[in-house]
Amino acid sequence: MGRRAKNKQADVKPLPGSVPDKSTTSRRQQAKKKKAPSTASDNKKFKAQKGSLTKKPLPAHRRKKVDEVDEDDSDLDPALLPGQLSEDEDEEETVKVKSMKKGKKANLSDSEEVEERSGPVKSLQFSDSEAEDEDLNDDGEALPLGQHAFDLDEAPSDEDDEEGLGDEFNIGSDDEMLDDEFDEDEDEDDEDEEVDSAFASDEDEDAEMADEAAEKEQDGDDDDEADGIQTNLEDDLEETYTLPAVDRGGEEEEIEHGTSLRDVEQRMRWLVGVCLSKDDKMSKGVPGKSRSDHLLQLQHDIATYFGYNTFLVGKLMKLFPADEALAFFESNESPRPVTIRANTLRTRRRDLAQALINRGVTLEPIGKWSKVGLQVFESPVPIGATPEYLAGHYMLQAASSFLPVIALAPQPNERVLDMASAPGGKTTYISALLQNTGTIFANDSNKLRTKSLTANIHRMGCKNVIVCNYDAREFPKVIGGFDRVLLDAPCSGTGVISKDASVKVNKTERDFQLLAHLQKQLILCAIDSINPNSATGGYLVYSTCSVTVDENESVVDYALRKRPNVKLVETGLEFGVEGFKSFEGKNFNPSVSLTRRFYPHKHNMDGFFVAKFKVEKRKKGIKSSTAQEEDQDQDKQPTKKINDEGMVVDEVEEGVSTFDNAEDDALIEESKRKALKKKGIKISTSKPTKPLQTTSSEGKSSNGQIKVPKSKKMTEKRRSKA
Ligand SMILES: C[S@@+](CC[C@H](N)C(=O)[O-])C[C@H]1O[C@@H](n2cnc3c(N)ncnc32)[C@H](O)[C@@H]1O
Repeated sequence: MGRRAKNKQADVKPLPGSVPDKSTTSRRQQAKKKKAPSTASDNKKFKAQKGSLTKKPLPAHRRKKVDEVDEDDSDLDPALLPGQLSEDEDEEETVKVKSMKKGKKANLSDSEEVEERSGPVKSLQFSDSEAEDEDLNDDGEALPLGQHAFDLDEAPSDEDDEEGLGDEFNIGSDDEMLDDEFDEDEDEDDEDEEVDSAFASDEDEDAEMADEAAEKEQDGDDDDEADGIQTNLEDDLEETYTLPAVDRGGEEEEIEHGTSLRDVEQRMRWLVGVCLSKDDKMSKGVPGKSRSDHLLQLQHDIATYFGYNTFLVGKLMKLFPADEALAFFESNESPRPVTIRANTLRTRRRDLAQALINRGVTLEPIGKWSKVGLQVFESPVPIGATPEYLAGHYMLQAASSFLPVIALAPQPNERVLDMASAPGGKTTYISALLQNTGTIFANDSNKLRTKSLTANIHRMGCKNVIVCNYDAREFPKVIGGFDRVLLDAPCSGTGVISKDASVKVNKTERDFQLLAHLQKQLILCAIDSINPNSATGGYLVYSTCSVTVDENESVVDYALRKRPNVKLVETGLEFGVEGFKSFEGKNFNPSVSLTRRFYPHKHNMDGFFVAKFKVEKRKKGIKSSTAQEEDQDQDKQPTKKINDEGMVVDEVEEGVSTFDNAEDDALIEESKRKALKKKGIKISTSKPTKPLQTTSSEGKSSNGQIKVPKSKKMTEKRRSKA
């Protein structure tokens, strides 16, 4: 076996249930035999898969049905035969879908998919090695992540110079340390020769290089490119791993483009193996360095390789073992499947499917867990602009976004509050489940976003929705007594990085603190908006498209502590992993395990969190320990006050920017005066304005003088001139 195969880290070990079922595989294989589509043409056909594909792919994810990757999926739809919708008993769907084009993209082999990608993938040439990884293990498993050819027991200290490194890692000749690991591989050398010449086995490589040199001599061929290849090979052979981020006290490593990024990728995979090893002595790692040193380097390498800030990587890495963390970050590099929801207020899924198929769209049901979802594989037409779309027959909606509504399970004639609802994917789904009965209050604090919400409500034919535009923390003062409330909370979006890569770099610790604070305020308002006496409901669903514990379990646990009249109940969702019962030394209410987490690398859908509460009557006169706790809680809700416009607002927190009402008044007056002046109306300004008289401590300088903001000084000058 070639050196590349020996030395590389095996691909991340497939998670339980992540291996596509045999039927799918065999169909793919059959199809592959029939047709090997060209990359270029497939690229065109695969327009439905939006987003950039610039990094190392997880090819299997892209064609897997959403939710397919996780756990025991035995109860889910078997993948459909081409051209057939699954039998959906409830809807009696029996239509055979004439999916003429189906399978063209779906039948792409993994390596073909890899070829589609550009950027680092190509330059780093991982595609071959990826495919090869899968062949390595006869049991059909990827090699253990810890497996690597470099024995760092004898690795030199960081101070060692390059020569030293070269000596220590001269694995090209008598390399005892490699023997154990690779003896059995020798027979396979032939097979792997063509895999990646840069990583060919020692002997092969030497022989190849010798041949090459001889050829060159003969031909007098000293072309630059060949020289380059030879040099790179040597670099690779002499390469060892150090932990630069650790040695620099956690500072960022400056990475040059090209080979450095490849090095980072190699080290990253090696570090995953080291970090996973149970050996406390870290014998596979860099001598003298601890597990946390290796983890720190891994954090930096992931940040560098995938383009995150190290803070966020650190935060997200804590959620997973090292191999799963890498799988999570990798899955954020490829788009999730395109999914749509049939609007049962206007059509049936099978009719919609047929209509779209007639337009050349390739699709299939999303999975057994949804009766209204379709996964779109290819579409020759923009899926957001078909006549069916414009007629409101479907919503372009991420699979994960179905989940909170399924958990909410609204019943006909109920009153439902959707606290943060724009642009209305979930509102319109609730409306459909209510069959246009009952009433939904669809609220969003962002006025602009309520426009798209309203548009969607109209397009989808929802007649039971009232759109409102409040800060949801004003509920239940605005209106309460709901049978069910959905709080799809504003969040950091760490579950949807594949859609919004800006999250990789624009989130700080402060953002997470502020978001969690808002979410905690919102969840209490949501609970208080529910009618505990509801005959049919009394439920709250809390969801986010984030995977951080701060925004999920911590918020849920907080709500349980603050409101002893609520308890968590089963979400009713068929898949997803349990929420964390404890995290970083903090123990949550054990019932938090009833919440569900969804991950891109496990469920092939956006990262998501869903919790369902049952709200019961408050017991009178009990000052429970929970309430006492509340008094001491750092997360204390800010007290509310009514502002000048009669709106309920928070009392300002210390340290958070404050407003001086008197100053405000002056500015408002000034702008009113300007507005009137524009209309040709002059008003007297002889009356001194309030701010200049302010006694606010903020308005005073250290020597007690009143500080007048520049703009006000100008205003005063103008006034005195007048
Ligand atoms: C995750 S999005 C909601 C998506 C929506 N549920 C859907 O399925 O289409 C969060 C929404 O919360 C809104 N929002 C943020 N802060 C809010 C607040 N204090 N009160 C109400 N809505 C808020 C944002 O404008 C945003 O539209």
